[in-house]
Amino acid sequence: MTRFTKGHGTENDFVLVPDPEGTLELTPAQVQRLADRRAGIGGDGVIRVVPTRHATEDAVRAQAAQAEWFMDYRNADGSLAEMCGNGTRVFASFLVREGLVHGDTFDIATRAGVKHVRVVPEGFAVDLGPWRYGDEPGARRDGFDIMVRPRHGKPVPALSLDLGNPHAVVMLPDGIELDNLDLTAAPEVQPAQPNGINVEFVKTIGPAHIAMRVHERGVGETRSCGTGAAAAALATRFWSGVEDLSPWRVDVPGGTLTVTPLPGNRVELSGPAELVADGDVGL
Ligand SMILES: N[C@@H](CCC[C@H](N)C(=O)O)C(=O)O
Repeated sequence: MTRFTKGHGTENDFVLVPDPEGTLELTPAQVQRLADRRAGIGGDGVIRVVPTRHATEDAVRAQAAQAEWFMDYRNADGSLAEMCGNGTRVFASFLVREGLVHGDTFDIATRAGVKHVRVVPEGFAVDLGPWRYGDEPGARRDGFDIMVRPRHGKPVPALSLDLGNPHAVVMLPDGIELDNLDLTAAPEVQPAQPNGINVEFVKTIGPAHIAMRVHERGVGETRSCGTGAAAAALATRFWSGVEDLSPWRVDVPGGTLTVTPLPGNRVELSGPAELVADGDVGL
């Protein structure tokens, strides 16, 4: 049997599996079983909690001097992802509870580089690090560089951003409401993205305040996506023409996140993290 902890951040939920010796080879089939909501524990993703020095990827092991623990993130379909914003907070909460980190600030290793975490009153704030527009330089002259067609919908222009993982953000036109979108299948994206992409649909609520739904690569619709919330806020800020450092409020079906642009093209995500159950599971 293998120990697990179930947790979530704004209802983006994960199965955490501690692997202090770095001996657990999680296969895609095992990840799918753990993430299965009927036959397994259930989650949008699975996170192996492993000392960074035991990571198999060289680029991750190179982070060991700065970050003792590696968030080895897998999507529910078993695929690897570079980053998970909500996952970093849940991972941080687990490290704190288990006494694996000390103090109010610490670093964690991810496939998208070291992320700096702060304990804050609402949970955790994570510097997601450098982000960039996902297009060729100059291609987003009109604010869009990619087309997205939701199931049963018309194609709409979107802006792609890289938050360590890939995102396409759509501002829904007047007359189309978030509640009316069918996200039971992946939206069609043009040009096609060979590695897949997370797609966020956004409505403006007020100044620096948006609501969003997301279809995640490797999962389907989720109730929140932290890197997606950051991408959505940064895209909306770009379209607004005022690229200052004010914090953005992002409402998702599972709660509310705060996204704060930082100097030097960095961005911070803050919000809650809950650990809800512990147990043993056969893999
Ligand atoms: N839910 C996450 C993102 C998880 C990875 C994503 N599905 C991908 O494949 O890039 C978040 O909170 O950022």
